[in-house]
Amino acid sequence: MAETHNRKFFVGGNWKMNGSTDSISDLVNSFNQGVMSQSVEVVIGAPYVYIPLLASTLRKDIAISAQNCFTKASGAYTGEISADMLKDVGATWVILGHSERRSIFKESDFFIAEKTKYALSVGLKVIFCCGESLEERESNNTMNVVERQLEALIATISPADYENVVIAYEPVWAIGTGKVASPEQAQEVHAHIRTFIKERVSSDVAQNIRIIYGGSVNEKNSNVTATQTDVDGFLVGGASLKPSFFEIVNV
Ligand SMILES: O=C(CO)COP(=O)(O)O
Repeated sequence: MAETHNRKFFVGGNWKMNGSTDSISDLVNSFNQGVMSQSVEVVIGAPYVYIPLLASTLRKDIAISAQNCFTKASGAYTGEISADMLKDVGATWVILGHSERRSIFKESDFFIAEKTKYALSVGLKVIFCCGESLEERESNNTMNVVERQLEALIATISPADYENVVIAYEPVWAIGTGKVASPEQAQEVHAHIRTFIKERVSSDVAQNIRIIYGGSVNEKNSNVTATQTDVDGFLVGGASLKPSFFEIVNV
């Protein structure tokens, strides 16, 4: 694929349910001193309760993301957090459809698509996650699974919405396992996703949307994967909780 594009490299950190006021303050201090290239967009996905701390202390050239949100602005939804509230406290992104939400909390493709639509409608940007389990890969169903997850999104949002969406391909077997997908495995699925978006949405959206890889990314294995044609960045879990996250940011 020799076509030109201007997809800015994107590195997201997903802290998941980790951190404390002390540990996050230390990490923010370290990130705030790090040298960061202007050619990369960096977003940190923090637990809800630490978003205000990040909003008041984290450098302004790193954006703040939540890791989930609900489909309504307010109301009798005990325990839920709305996209409106996230915006109110300083988040500009939200991670939706992470495999841990899909598997542990039984979130359906449809529910995730609805959340995405709502979050976009209030002006949040969305990191939309997809990816297959080991069993699905071993039964040659990787592309079918990813297509099914994306199909729900495509049926729910409009072509103009993709400007504010990043797709994260995160194979479940690579998340938190130390078994990173090979650069070729990542490229194969990313290229497939791009072609699928081209067929189902438009060439323009396909060419401009960023497709990032997540699953056991660290500062040692990110450089080769970063050079793959259809890999536009990373979503980093465990390795985003350390100062060395900046080595991935500057890969
Ligand atoms: O789930 C992930 C990012 O969303 C990846 O997690 P790890 O980088 O810890 O494997």
